[in-house]
Amino acid sequence: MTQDATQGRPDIARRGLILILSSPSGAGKTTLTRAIAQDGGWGLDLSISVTTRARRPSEIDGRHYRFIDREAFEDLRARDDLLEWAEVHGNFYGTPRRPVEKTLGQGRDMIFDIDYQGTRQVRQRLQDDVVTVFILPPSFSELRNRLERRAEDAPETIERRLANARNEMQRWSEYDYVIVNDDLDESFRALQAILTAERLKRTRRTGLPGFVDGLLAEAERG
Ligand SMILES: Nc1nc2c(ncn2[C@@H]2O[C@H](COP(=O)(O)OP(=O)(O)O)[C@@H](O)[C@H]2O)c(=O)[nH]1
Ligand SMILES: Nc1ncnc2c1ncn2[C@@H]1O[C@H](COP(=O)(O)OP(=O)(O)O)[C@@H](O)[C@H]1O
Repeated sequence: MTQDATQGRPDIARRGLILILSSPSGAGKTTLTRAIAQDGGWGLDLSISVTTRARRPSEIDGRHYRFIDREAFEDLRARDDLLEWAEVHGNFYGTPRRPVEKTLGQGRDMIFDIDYQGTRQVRQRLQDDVVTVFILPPSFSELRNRLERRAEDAPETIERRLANARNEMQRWSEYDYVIVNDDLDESFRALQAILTAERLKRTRRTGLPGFVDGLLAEAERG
């Protein structure tokens, strides 16, 4: 059970949750995911995916992804070591199962940056413990600008991602929340608000009945 840190009240336990961010390439999900995971005050563990994609110049193996070859990916899949997996933009991506089980077992929360196919699989398995957020760009031209400004991918890779964006953007309605990522600070505040509200949900707060019993007992004593 997680201690409830959202209200400054340390004594009401609740179930851990998984916060999933998805978006078309370039809309800003990695930026937002890392911003909230790196802010230790939010107590979110970041899931590090495995991928067969080539490492980008700015990426560090084991920190952004674990970069593996196709054979190693197939091995993980065969051993059922992946909570979910999908093929995206011609590469394979998956979420290692064990870190997720460990984090949730400790009653902590976790954040995933995965696509809509993976989101469906996680939701099917973990249901009400999953909160999903879709990130949209303010315009398609800005999406292209961001991918070009990021300057980490070859022109043909950018074109492929923009072509796939049309399909991905249509998945918005499968998500609990949608953030149009225009101003980054505003989007970050929206994400924080979502997490705060979700942590306060009555149904997650398994310590509430006991807490209210205590209040009633105190009231009884006068
Ligand atoms: N299903 C699934 N999708 C993932 C996973 N890790 C990353 N992705 C998605 O794969 C897509 C491509 O990610 P990436 O290669 O980092 O490119 P980017 O979206 O341009 O930053 C994005 O939609 C990610 O959310 C994973 O473990 N599982
Ligand atoms: N609100 C924003 N305004 C301007 N640039 C942004 C914003 N959010 C993200 N970016 C930039 O856009 C690029 C793509 O963001 P990134 O987080 O890598 O997207 P994704 O993970 O969805 O592919 C990065 O260079 C990032 O710094």
